[in-house]
Amino acid sequence: MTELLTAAQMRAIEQAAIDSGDVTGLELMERAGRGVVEAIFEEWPELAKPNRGASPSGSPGYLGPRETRAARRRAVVLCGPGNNGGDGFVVARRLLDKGWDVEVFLFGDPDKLPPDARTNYDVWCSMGAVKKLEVDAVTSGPRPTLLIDAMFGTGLTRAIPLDCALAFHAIEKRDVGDRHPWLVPYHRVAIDTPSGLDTDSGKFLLPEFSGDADDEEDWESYWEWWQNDASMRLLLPDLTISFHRRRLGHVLSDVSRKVVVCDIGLGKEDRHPAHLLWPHSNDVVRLLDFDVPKGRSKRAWPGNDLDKRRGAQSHKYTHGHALILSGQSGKGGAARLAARGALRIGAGLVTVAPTPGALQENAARLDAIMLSPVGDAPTLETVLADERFNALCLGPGLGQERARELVPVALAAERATVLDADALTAFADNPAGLFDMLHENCVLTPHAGEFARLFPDIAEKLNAPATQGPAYSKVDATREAAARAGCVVLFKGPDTVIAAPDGRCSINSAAYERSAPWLASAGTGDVLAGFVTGLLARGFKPIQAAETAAWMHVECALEFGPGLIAEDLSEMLPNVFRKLGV
Ligand SMILES: NC(=O)C1=CN([C@@H]2O[C@H](COP(=O)(O)OP(=O)(O)OC[C@H]3O[C@@H](n4cnc5c(N)ncnc54)[C@H](O)[C@@H]3O)[C@@H](O)[C@H]2O)[C@@H](O)CC1
Ligand SMILES: Nc1ncnc2c1ncn2[C@@H]1O[C@H](COP(=O)(O)OP(=O)(O)O)[C@@H](O)[C@H]1O
Ligand SMILES: [K+]
Repeated sequence: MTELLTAAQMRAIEQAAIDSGDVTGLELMERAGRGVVEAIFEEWPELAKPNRGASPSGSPGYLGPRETRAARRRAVVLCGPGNNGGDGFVVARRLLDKGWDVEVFLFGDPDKLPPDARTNYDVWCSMGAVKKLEVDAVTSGPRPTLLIDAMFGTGLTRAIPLDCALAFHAIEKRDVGDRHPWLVPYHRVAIDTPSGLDTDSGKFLLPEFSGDADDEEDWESYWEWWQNDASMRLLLPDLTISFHRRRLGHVLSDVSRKVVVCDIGLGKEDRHPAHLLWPHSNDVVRLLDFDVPKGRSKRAWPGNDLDKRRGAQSHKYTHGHALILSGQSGKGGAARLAARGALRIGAGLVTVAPTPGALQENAARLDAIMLSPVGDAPTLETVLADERFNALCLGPGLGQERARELVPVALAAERATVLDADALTAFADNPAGLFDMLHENCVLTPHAGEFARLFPDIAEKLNAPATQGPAYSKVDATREAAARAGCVVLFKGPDTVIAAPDGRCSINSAAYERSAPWLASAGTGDVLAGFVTGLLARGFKPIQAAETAAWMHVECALEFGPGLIAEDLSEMLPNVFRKLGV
């Protein structure tokens, strides 16, 4: 797992390195600029070849006039008023040194640049021109090979100024209208972060609404202008090149096609005094990015624990018995999906508990999974007298009325318990009543809709337009929800956030190289609830069960690929286990 950083943590790490005397800010900026150019050439090796000129006579090794536009490498670097702009000047210089044509635009007053950025500005000025960032200037001339966004990085705390937004918009319009896109390779690169994005939350920072709040038309035109038109807010990059470690915002948004991190020699930050800023390991947000182990070198990859079931003396009851509550006849699919997930992920036994009327239907569909009818709360109490049921799952296909009846009994039994779907929605009118019953061995697995039903005030904060950084993020929201509920909350989505009441938090990202949009398909959440339940049955702690299940869920989706339906997920587990060496 990798630690993700906030902007403040990153600044503290840099400052600590500078204060220690090991490195200067200027040297860090040079390393950053060098790293950006290296990362660009690594991503597009063809750009590393030297620029060739045109030969009207068509001599070998030169280009014919018609090819010139395609092969002459030209970069446009947009520099902002801070150190991100400073990185831009370094990149411009290094590309020029490699024979590129480079055009540099600056937003802001050169006299107000911070010292290191100013130094690199001065060096660049001895080599080339700096133009003022204006709409007409920035879009004049042909589309470049590389457009480098060095406008704002971790220092952005409010929405980008209108002039920048207009320039971004004009570039977007120019690019969309380009008549020869096939002739010219064109890549957009963001340094550190796409400018306009808050690096702590992954949200766009929008300008504050300055109109009349009661005038609906006024509000709507503001909203349409900023919210609906992404090109008014940032230049969507093909590649974002960041430094040292990924930031939260890189994972909580996927506006860039790819994010790479380049090492600028800051070493391990836990050796820096800056680490004192977040002394509790629970302050850190981790990215669930376990490697499929080659040398099994990464600590805490899930296989370490998935391996545990291998004990030669073990039998099915040592792997736990999961009970999946189900609903009425005709509504059993979701619980069966969860049950199969629980069994495949390694629970020793799994029992589905439908209404008595739904017994036959389920019997016709289940083999390895057992059945035990539960008509009402007293029956559930009797069933749970069997202490071997050590993990419960309520929600998928349960029905809200039945959920309101059975959830209190299930929670009173104090087993490890997953609440999903109907078991969450059933308490929309009285979330506090649910929170009073929850215990520390519970895991709630809401999607955004269910989350808003249980935590309406938190969802409102999360969904409000962000005008200032650091903006309230999905990480903040999930942590607050877990603290309020007193148990683990797994907030689903392409960026699934998992938090415990003590602040421990991780993100399971299904973006970039782990992108699996085909997971957005009916029933996949039920399978996830089953995975968590199965791992709880195996004795995983709630946070560990939630993290491992979320990670395995995406691995299964990637293993299958497009075309996946919920039924396929659990069937991929054997392949994923095999790859993990379990
Ligand atoms: N500090 C260091 O040692 C290093 C910093 N690096 C770069 O420096 C960046 C951070 O630099 P900074 O902290 O200077 O911040 P940025 O360059 O991200 O931008 C902040 C600047 O823009 C201004 N600003 C912020 N929001 C604005 C808005 N809405 N409208 C107008 N102006 C606004 C701020 O007053 C400040 O001058 C990183 O993202 C990274 O690219 C790298 O060079 C690595 C080393
Ligand atoms: N675009 C996406 N990329 C990756 N995973 C996604 C995406 N959208 C949804 N998911 C995942 O798919 C699952 C959907 O669960 P849920 O919304 O409860 O659906 P259902 O109730 O139909 O099972 C969750 O695990 C969620 O994290
Ligand atoms: K940037």
